[in-house]
Amino acid sequence: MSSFDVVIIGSGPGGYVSAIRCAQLGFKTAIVEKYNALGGTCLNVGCIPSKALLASSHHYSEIAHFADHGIEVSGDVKINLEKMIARKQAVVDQTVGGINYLMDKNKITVFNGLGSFVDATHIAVAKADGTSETIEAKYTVIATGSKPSSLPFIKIDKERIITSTEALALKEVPKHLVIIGGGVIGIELGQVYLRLGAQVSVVEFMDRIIPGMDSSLSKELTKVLKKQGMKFYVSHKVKSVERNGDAVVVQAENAKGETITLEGDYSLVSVGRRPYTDGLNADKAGVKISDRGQVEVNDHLQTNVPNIYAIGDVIRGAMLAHKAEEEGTMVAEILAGQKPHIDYNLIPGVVYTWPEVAAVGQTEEQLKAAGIAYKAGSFPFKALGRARASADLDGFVKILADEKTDEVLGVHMIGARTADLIAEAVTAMEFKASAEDISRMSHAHPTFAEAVKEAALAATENRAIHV
Ligand SMILES: NC(=O)c1ccc[n+]([C@@H]2O[C@H](COP(=O)([O-])OP(=O)(O)OC[C@H]3O[C@@H](n4cnc5c(N)ncnc54)[C@H](O)[C@@H]3O)[C@@H](O)[C@H]2O)c1
Repeated sequence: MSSFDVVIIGSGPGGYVSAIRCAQLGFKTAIVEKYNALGGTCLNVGCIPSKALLASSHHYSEIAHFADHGIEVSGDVKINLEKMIARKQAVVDQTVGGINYLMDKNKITVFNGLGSFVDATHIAVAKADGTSETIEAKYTVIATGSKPSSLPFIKIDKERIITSTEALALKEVPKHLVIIGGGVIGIELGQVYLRLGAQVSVVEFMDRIIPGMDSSLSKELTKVLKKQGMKFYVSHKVKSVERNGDAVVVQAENAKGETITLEGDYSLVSVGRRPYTDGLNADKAGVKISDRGQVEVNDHLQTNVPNIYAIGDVIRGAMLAHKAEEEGTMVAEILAGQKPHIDYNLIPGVVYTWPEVAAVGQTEEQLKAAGIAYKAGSFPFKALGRARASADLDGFVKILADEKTDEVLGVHMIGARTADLIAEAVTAMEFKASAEDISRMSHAHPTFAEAVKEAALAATENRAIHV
């Protein structure tokens, strides 16, 4: 029987990063992956393919603005969806290939097959050819991720009533895509198909889309997407989703108890994801799973069984690849006797629409609820020379700082390239910067990053320069 210091179950961004860090620290490491391809949801059916389609559809939507730039296109510009999806797959395959290379380079043994606990130190790997192999693990890291969840009355047929996985490989552009859930997935994939020509309707239970983010971001994103033609039904609870031939009929109820009916040809169910532990046999190792299906861990990411740890979507907290990566690294370093730490308040959140939406730290709603006195400074991109030159005028940067100490407590931005700009805010907050600190740092001109400096100036003494 092969025996390892650390066995990681699941090869998503949490699992593979943890494996590499374990190997770097000198552990004999193995990774078990149920699918043939490494990389988990993020690389195969999540972050990477959705960004590939967002990029392709963004290029297509930009053509409408070519004339403004003095670019004349003669003849029809058409979409070849099959080719677009094939390019997306090529991006995925190349990225997954990169993980195979990293496993080899770090001498990590890869087992392809479903991993399930035999007991607290043994894992059986059931392979596709029907054989099974049991391996021994001094420590195990559960990194089995999550799967799309649904509503009890919806039957996902994967043809017309679909999840994000199917939405990444459609054979045609929907005529009318009805999206259930205006969270990150619904809005990102909604924009892809909106740009490609679909009518897109979003039904959201809460009173605004991306409800977990600062409400100013929801408001601005709603405004921009409405301008692009997306339709919103907020404060609507979906009651039924039925397939009728090639049509899908969605019924939802508003706060007054009135029912609306939307008929589309596809419906995307994006109401969240659930932790995935099917087939893991966690009970055989004695690992506790909560009522919500999460593997329970302490502050050191350790389960109730001392030699078994868990990270990423399968435990509490945001279901984000970069959060899982931090946890993967943290577990490896804990096992090596180090004392790593994660500040969960500083895990940024990003929506990869265009304009992009990005945030870190506390929202205004959270600060108000906690009774923390704060000041806010905002700066609109339309006042920036660079944004004007690029014709990317939507959005703003908002900085929230402590009323007394000026420490930055939250940064919320929507606009071009904010997915990358948020890194400056994370760095500043990690070093406990004040708004004035940011406002006194030189930001290259002309860049989108100047909006961060200007928002910091606005938060400091309401002394933004360009508004
Ligand atoms: N860019 C990114 O970082 C990114 C991209 C995709 C997915 N993800 C992650 O994947 C996970 C799943 O994404 P998601 O968009 O499915 O979940 P989500 O939690 O972001 O959004 C789900 C939405 O569905 C709504 N909803 C729930 N029940 C409803 C009902 N009956 N009727 C109408 N609306 C209803 C919720 O209010 C919520 O707004 C999230 O944790 C997300 O963070 C992240």
